[in-house]
Amino acid sequence: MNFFVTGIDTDSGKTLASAILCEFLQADYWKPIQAGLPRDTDTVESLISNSKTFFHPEHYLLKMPASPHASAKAEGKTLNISDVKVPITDNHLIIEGAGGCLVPINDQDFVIDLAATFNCSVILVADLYLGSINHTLLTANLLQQKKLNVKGIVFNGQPNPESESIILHHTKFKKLLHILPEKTINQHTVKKYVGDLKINWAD
Ligand SMILES: Nc1ncnc2c1ncn2[C@@H]1O[C@H](COP(=O)(O)OP(=O)(O)OP(=O)(O)O)[C@@H](O)[C@H]1O
Ligand SMILES: C[C@H](N)[C@H](N)CCCCCC(=O)O
Ligand SMILES: [Mg+2]
Repeated sequence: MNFFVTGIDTDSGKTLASAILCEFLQADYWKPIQAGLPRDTDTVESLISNSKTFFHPEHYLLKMPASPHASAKAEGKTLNISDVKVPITDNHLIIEGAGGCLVPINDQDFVIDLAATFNCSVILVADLYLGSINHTLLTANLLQQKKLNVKGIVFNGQPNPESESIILHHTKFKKLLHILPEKTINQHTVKKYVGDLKINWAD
């Protein structure tokens, strides 16, 4: 099964959540469009400890840490969504987006279009800053409008029960995990969350 990890914004915790998902499912990992270094693929590789996960190379690897459409322009390229082919694997595949859902790939397409193209179930990562209720509900509306199947939501950051409960009330998303603010992020941190994810994962 293919899962598309999106977030309510850039830096929401998608890469960390992806590492936890890969470790839990022993899934393969793929970041089709990387804009800026370090590569999220290297980060996930450093955070997991199972030996089954395979790391598929990015289709587009762009240097500038910016919106992919702009990073591409800076390198004199135009990204073409129909050129991006999902890797062939028998394993589960965790696909990580770039930034939030409506981050442009070019003048027509957005990051979230990859989720439908690759027939994915979506996992939404929502960090809990002031303003995140609005960003999360806007993202949820978009996912619903696009008729994407949503596996569930991962909260990240300082717990905020009022934010979480109103988000769950309106979206009806399943809460898969809450990642707390961590002083250090390493393989041990990732393993710690696998148990929590296991409890909530089953349908
Ligand atoms: N719960 C947490 N505790 C401590 N640090 C965190 C936590 N979640 C994320 N971070 C840190 O915040 C930064 C952004 O997180 P991350 O790279 O996972 O975001 P992202 O959504 O993948 O961003 P991008 O859009 O660039 O792919 C990283 O340095 C990460 O280690
Ligand atoms: C550079 C960053 N870490 C991501 N790779 C790309 C984020 C693009 C965000 C664009 C935007 O929403 O304004
Ligand atoms: Mg990332």
